[in-house]
Amino acid sequence: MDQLAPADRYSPYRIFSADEWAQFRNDTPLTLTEDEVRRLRSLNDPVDLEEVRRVYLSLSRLLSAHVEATQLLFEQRRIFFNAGNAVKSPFIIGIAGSVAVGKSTTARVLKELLARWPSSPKVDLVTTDGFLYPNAVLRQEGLMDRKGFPESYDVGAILRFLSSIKAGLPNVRAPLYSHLTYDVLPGEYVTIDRPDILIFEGINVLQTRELPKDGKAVPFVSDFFDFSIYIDAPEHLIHQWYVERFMRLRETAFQDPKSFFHRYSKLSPDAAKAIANQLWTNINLKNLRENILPTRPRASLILRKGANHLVEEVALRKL
Ligand SMILES: Nc1ncnc2c1ncn2[C@@H]1O[C@H](COP(=O)(O)OP(=O)(O)O)[C@@H](O)[C@H]1O
Ligand SMILES: CC(C)(COP(=O)(O)O)[C@@H](O)C(=O)NCCC(=O)O
Repeated sequence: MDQLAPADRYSPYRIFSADEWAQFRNDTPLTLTEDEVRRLRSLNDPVDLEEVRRVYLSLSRLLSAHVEATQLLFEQRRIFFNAGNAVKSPFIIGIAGSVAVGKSTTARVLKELLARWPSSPKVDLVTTDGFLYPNAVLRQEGLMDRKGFPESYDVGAILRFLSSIKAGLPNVRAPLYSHLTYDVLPGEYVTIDRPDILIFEGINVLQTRELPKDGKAVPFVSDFFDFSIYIDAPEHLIHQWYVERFMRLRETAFQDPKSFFHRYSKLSPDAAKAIANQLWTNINLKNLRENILPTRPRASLILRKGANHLVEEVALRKL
């Protein structure tokens, strides 16, 4: 697996070891408890209070500086345009990375930490899985084995959602997904009402696509981001985490007869492991190589994880 960008003066990134990075937290207080971290982390993600202290305090401090600078710029523009009471626009953070790399945990920990900064008391989190086409549509289009690939998302709906958020509109709805039924939840939404920060998390959020030949201007999803984070790890580790999580889900969530994967809870451990390896290799690894990893150099910041899911390196795009 390749390394992050080389730490030479031509690299667009400054690269820090996790210990160097930890120093930048300064005197940021640790406001989460071990219990809260346990509640926020996903299945099979061992993130603990020490990891929050080492990695996420500095990150929340940096992000809060970006939020404050953007708010200041917004105010200066308001004065520049003599705009009276201009509608405030939320600061949007995109979080990208492979299936099973730990995006959800990072997103939830950051949501809690950022909400403790005075400049951003209201932080909301939306995941892109709600924008997947329903299974009925994916089946019809022969895309059930392409779930998570670019063509399995309603990108138009994502762009409409993000442009409404950026316009500062109240009560913007985002659709919801259930991992239990492995499908979008018909008619169920989360309502986002003018947060200070929106975290938008999903495997494909940094994706680009071919420019249209007909001159029609369509933005990329990432055009709406003020900051973006790519969670990275060597391929063989993500594979291992995916299979470990699948084996734990087999003993928990898959036991529920309503679970789409319920049949796998009845298989022998070896047979279940073979299924997990197939899902990884045929869907998620392909998607990682073809569509997710190529977006890594677009991120403002890369968190590179190693063994035990711990962040080992942080790469920050130079200004
Ligand atoms: N089949 C499943 N059943 C229940 N929960 C799942 C299933 N697959 C993934 N999850 C949960 O969904 C969330 C998102 O998982 P994923 O898309 O792999 O991203 P990541 O691991 O990077 O957060 C995680 O909290 C994970 O534990
Ligand atoms: C739902 C997902 C595509 C992730 O979606 P995201 O929230 O990143 O948009 C992924 O968790 C998934 O279900 N992949 C399909 C293959 C599998 O079952 O692992």
